[in-house]
Amino acid sequence: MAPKVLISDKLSPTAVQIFKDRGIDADFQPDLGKDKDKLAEIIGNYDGLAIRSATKVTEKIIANANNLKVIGRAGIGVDNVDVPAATAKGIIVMNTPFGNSITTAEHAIAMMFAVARQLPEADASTRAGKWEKSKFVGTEITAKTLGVIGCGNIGSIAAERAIGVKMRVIAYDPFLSPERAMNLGVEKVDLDELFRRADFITLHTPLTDKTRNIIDAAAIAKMKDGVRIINCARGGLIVEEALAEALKSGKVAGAGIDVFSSEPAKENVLFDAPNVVCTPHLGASTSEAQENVALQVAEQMSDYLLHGAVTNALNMPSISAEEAPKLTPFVRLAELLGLFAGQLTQTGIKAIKIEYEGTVAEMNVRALTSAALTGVLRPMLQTVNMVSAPAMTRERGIHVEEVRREQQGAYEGYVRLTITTERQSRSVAGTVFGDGKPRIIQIKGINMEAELGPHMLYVTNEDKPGFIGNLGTVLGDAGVNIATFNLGRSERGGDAISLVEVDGPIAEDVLAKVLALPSVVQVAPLAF
Ligand SMILES: NC(=O)C1=CN([C@@H]2O[C@H](COP(=O)(O)OP(=O)(O)OC[C@H]3O[C@@H](n4cnc5c(N)ncnc54)[C@H](O)[C@@H]3O)[C@@H](O)[C@H]2O)C=CC1
Ligand SMILES: O=C(O)C(=O)COP(=O)(O)O
Repeated sequence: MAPKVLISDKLSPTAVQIFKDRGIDADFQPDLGKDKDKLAEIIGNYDGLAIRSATKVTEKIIANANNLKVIGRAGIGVDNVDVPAATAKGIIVMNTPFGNSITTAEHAIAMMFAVARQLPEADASTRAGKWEKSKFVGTEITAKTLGVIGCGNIGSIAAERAIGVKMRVIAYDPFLSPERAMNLGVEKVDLDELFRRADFITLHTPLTDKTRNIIDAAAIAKMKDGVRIINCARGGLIVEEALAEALKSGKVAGAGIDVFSSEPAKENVLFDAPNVVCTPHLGASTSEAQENVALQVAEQMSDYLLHGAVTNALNMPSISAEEAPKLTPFVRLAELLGLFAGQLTQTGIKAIKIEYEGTVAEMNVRALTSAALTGVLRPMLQTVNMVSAPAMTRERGIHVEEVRREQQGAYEGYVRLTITTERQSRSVAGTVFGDGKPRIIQIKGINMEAELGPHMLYVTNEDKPGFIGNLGTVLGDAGVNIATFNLGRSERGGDAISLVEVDGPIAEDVLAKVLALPSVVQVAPLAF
């Protein structure tokens, strides 16, 4: 059946067309995002949800999203999505990190000019027949200092544009490298220095616990008298009451505000403050940007729903459309190894080590590790998937180690997964042959070559004569048909392992009889 996607915000119709062209059912309900009860009611019918900022994807929505695989944000900020809840439910959250950045940076620059020359107010006054030429004396931008807080994609473009209109640009961003600052032509400073020196301040950080309220009364007190502040990032970055006070006192000479602490902002303390230019979250609203983000999000979501390719996900490693087909058998292998070890060790896991050797080490091992962890956790958590597995492993305090190595042994490439508990370590290794089928090549250091069928019986025993006959007899008497029989041992008379594929699940009493056989140490049914 074709995957179903709900578009619950005002995306360009381009998105609908792309979904249709790719064979995906697209349900375009541009105002639905505002109706959270309705959204909660119907979200269970969809595999994908495409949104902008109006749809709030809360924990409750996610709890009802039982078929949802991907949330696509046609834009950048995902603060309207409960990403941890989505991750825990195995839903990918992706955005389009560049599609609207130029447009948003242009809005910040437009705001700066609008504030510097009080354009909206001058416009209204002129239309009212007042001709207040002396009231609207502005400030020149040339040679003024612009302080950019958050110099990422949008902040950098805003900085370049500001340099283009002959401003001096200083930037505060803990993750801005000195080389990048130099290439951009901006001076990297700390936050207090930015506050002290900037004539204009423009905000371009995401809203996080660290950036929330970054402009409060104390920050404003450190600023130059007559500073002008532009916010085209997120409302929660500014304490609006503090800014309103500072505008009234004249400490802050003007502000350009596109985003508000609560949206849609039908009322706000800043609406009554002087010298404020407000826009209704228009930063990304140009036809060019909306075409870009709609096209990108629809392509990305389709690639994921149809082919498992992952681009621009915030909670999952990327898998390109090119590598997806090549990676798929190894994703399956990694998950099978995890399932194998996970079924034998359900509690007390302290550490998981995953070794990638040879050709596999060159692949996208982050994706393979996510698959392996999924397998390990699946016997305990039925709904875990590659998106949720790393977070769930971390939550359980399990240490994960990835090792990559060049080819050393006979296999061109293989994966070995080792689970360590308080009592022991257990490892299992496998590879994918030319036929694309995963094979087990080693268990607990004992070589063997086995395919994994849906039902397997795993037996460890001391290597003594008679065991295979006894096992065959017990299974035969119980009417259990053997499909394949794989054997390995550490040395003559040492530890031995049998991995037997059977045609169906084995009853408890039969397992007990196998365990009671002479020299048998462990018996476990495995399902794949
Ligand atoms: N008004 C609108 O319509 C739009 C608003 N936005 C918002 O603009 C903001 C920036 O977007 P991008 O530039 O694409 O993001 P980005 O991720 O490229 O850049 C953000 C920058 O902020 C920096 N940063 C993070 N924590 C910081 C901190 N504590 N102090 C200083 N810097 C910090 C990061 O290092 C990064 O360089 C986001 O909040 C996004 O949601 C984006 C598009 C449209
Ligand atoms: O991309 C972003 O982060 C934005 O804030 C744009 O929001 P919008 O898609 O215009 O509702």
